[in-house]
Parts: sequence; C-alpha cells; structure tokens
Amino acid sequence: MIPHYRVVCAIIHQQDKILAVQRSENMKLPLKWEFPGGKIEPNESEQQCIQREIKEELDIDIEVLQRLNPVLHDYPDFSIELIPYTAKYVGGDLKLKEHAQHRLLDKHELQELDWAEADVPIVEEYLEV
Ligand SMILES: Nc1nc2c([nH]c(=O)n2[C@H]2C[C@H](O)[C@@H](COP(=O)(O)OP(=O)(O)OP(=O)(O)O)O2)c(=O)[nH]1
Repeated sequence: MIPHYRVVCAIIHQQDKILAVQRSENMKLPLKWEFPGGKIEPNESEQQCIQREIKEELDIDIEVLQRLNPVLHDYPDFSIELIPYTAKYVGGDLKLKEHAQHRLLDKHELQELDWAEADVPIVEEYLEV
C-alpha cells in the first residue's frame, strides 16, 4: 500500500502578489513549485495545520480566508488530498526554512512555474475565481 497524505496549502496574497515556493533538491518532488503548507497532524484542524506550517516554513503570520476545492492526486509512490485555502499576509519577515526559493507573482504569471502535479488543478481553479 502506498501512503496517503492529507495536506493543506495556502495561496497567500501580499498586496496584489501571490506567494509561491520552490521545493529544495533534497525534498520529495525536487525543485517543483508549490503553495506552502504540509501534512495535517492527528487531532489538528485544517486551519490549525496551515497556521502552524506557515509559521514553521516561512515564519510569517497569515489570516486564513477561504477554503477552495480539494484535489486528489496519485503520485507514483504516494497519494495526496491537497486542500487549498486562500490567505492574506499580515506580518513578519519571510525566512525560508526548507524551500529553495520563493517568488511573489502576479496572478497571470502563476502558470509559468513548474508546479507539483497536484497543484496544477488548484492553480487553474484559482485563476477562474
Ligand atoms: N506543502 C505542499 N505540499 C504539496 C503541494 N503539492 C504537493 O504535491 N505536495 C506534496 C509534497 C509533499 O510530499 C506533501 C506535503 O508534505 P510536506 O510539505 O509535509 O512535505 P515533507 O516536508 O513531509 O516532504 P518530505 O519530508 O515527505 O519529503 O505533499 C503543495 O502545494 N504544498
């Protein structure tokens, strides 16, 4: 049986820009772009998870806004339910703890990145909102 993960990610707006982060070479899905977030821990709500992960990975504070449609995706060695939330940057200096780099992009630039496969439908839905 391959593992299944429930993962929450945040589409964070900072003024008119959206934050994307690139996975490091030593992570799974190396160098793919994603929205910051991570696996839900036992007894944790989706909103608690996203607040915790954003603090751990980026050391910034966000206000969580709206839940978008989750995506189910099968990678060759694991499967995920990826649950996106829109969010607003509220403060703190961004420090990357795990990722290779970050970019703040205009909405129309999002499709130029090499996204993790599970993120592709999320980017597409977000561009329609
Ligand atoms: N955080 C995040 N993870 C994503 C996205 N898209 C996507 O396929 N994933 C995958 C990558 C990871 O395997 C998993 C999220 O787990 P995680 O962020 O806690 O990853 P991790 O550090 O545990 O990674 P690893 O140690 O297992 O290599 O979901 C996304 O947009 N955001």
